[in-house]
Amino acid sequence: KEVETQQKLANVVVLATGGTIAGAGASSANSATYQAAKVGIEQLIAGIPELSHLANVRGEQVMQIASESITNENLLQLGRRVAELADSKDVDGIVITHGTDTLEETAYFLNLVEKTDKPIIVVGSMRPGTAMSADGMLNLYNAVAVASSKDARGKGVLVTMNDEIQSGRDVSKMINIKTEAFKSPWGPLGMIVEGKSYWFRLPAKRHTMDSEFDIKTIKSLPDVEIAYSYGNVDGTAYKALAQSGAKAIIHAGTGNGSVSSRVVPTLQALRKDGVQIIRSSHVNAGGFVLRNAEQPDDKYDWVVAHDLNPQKARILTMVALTKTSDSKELQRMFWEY
Ligand SMILES: NC(=O)CC[C@H](N)C(=O)O
Repeated sequence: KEVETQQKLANVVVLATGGTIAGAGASSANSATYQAAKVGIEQLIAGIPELSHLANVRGEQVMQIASESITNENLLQLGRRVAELADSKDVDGIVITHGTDTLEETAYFLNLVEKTDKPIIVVGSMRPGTAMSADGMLNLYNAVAVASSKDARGKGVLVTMNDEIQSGRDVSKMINIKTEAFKSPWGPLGMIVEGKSYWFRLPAKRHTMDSEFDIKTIKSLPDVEIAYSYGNVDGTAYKALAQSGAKAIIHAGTGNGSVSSRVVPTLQALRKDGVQIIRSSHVNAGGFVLRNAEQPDDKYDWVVAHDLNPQKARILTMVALTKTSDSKELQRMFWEY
């Protein structure tokens, strides 16, 4: 009988990359002061015996780092491993444990480049496992629950934090000192209660199976950088980034991706030199940049990032530039993904 149930359970692989979900502090009162990326994946899985009721779970330590240190090479390495596992008949779902600082970037990257309808869930925690009311255990339990459910197929890369199922495209870390840290301006897709998923909406943008990008054909990612805007800003950072080889610069703009009159001539000149200019917004709860509002994008041949925040705009631009250097194509991709 036990063998029978074993066979009926989905096979889920947990790829561990580090972060607070693998963190450890000196005392249980340390919810914010601790070291990330300390605990191995075997120990994390062993700490949640209830996982074995959800799925046949095995772990792989892909890296052990804090996510602010993730490089493009790390992204490609992780993406390639996810693709290999997704191709395997023995794998039904994939979970990635990740630091929360750049979790939204990795989730969006995988959402663009993984050609599979198998569930891919990226998960982290806001408190280390050693802290009182640590959130990692339930977040990981929920991630495995979603990864092993048939309902989660074809919905793109998902993020399970704070009982919610979020779209990896939309979600962003909005606050760094609460367990209710991850939000999307457009709301969660669903909820998980006691290991069961309840769905309310679906992602509308192209992803995974429906994406024109494929990790298997991406050899490297181009240099795309971000420059932050504010009152009294000038063109120094933009020029320096271009000089150091940036193929595109994400303008992390104010409001509707607005550009200071002191910076406009710099961006016009950089575009003439071949650097792509992407106007995004660093507005806190979710920017939304409209084409030819605030700036004449058609005239300057600039691209707008739609609702993608600067760090997500950087991910799409890198992936897009592996296919095209045409600004019209770039703009199409920003509307579609
Ligand atoms: N809550 C976290 O995971 C943050 C820890 C660390 N800065 C990281 O992103 O990996």
